[in-house]
Amino acid sequence: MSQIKSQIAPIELRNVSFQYGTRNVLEDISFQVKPGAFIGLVGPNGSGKSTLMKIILGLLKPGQGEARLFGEKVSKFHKWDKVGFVSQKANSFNTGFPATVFEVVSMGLFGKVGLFRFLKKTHKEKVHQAIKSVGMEEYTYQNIGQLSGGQQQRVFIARALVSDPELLILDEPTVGVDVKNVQQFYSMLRHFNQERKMTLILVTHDIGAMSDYVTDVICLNKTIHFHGNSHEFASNPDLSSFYGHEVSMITHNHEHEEVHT
Ligand SMILES: Nc1ncnc2c1ncn2[C@@H]1O[C@H](COP(=O)(O)OP(=O)(O)OP(=O)(O)O)[C@@H](O)[C@H]1O
Repeated sequence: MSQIKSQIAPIELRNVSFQYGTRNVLEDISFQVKPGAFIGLVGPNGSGKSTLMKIILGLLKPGQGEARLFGEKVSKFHKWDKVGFVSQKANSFNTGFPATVFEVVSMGLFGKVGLFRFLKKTHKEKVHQAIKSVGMEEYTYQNIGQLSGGQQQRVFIARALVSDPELLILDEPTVGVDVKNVQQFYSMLRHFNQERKMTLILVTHDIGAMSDYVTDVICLNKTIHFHGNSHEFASNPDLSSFYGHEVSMITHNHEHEEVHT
């Protein structure tokens, strides 16, 4: 069931700070993600986006504060089938990787490729449905390593969708996907959000291309600089010009310089 069941925030952060060694990477981050929201979380390179996602997923423990998923502290949370995750490094299969699209997506149910042989009919149907929902049915029995980066990324979305999560977290999922496919990709995510009532959080360092698709924007650069709806974001010229381009930080002689690419 992918209907919104309650008004409990799928994600809540309370005064979260994080350090790698003595270096502060996140400072006093607090926000709630409402059920049914489609959040674009944006920030330049090194602004702490991936670190924040790792805290939300319980892979890193915050130095201060706490993260909650569906009202539970992440450290106590166990209903992981409610949460799908696609990372920026997902499309790293080489051409020799010996698994079909069907097998990779079935990993979303059992975590292991080999188990696909024992899938029940209902499980197989779920796998086919997930593959269809990302428009990859004609590649079902193709080897994943032979697909393009964009196609592989769709397969990883299908793997994250197969357990019918209520919350889908995507960390820069369009790295390596060409511009035309990026637009299709965002439309597909909007469809999941609007039709399946799934809550989405999409991490990117370029909000420009996706600001039409999201309901809310969070701007992160160690602290939260903005959290509001996408219209407020777009109508704030300072924010949208800083966060609306791909911004990378290049260090020259200990000075930081912004580079818009
Ligand atoms: N394992 C680590 N050990 C030490 N420092 C780290 C580690 N991982 C990340 N950092 C540093 O923490 C800061 C935040 O990194 P993070 O990966 O969270 O940023 P990001 O916003 O996701 O960046 P990008 O857009 O480049 O992926 C960066 O300065 C990075 O160099």
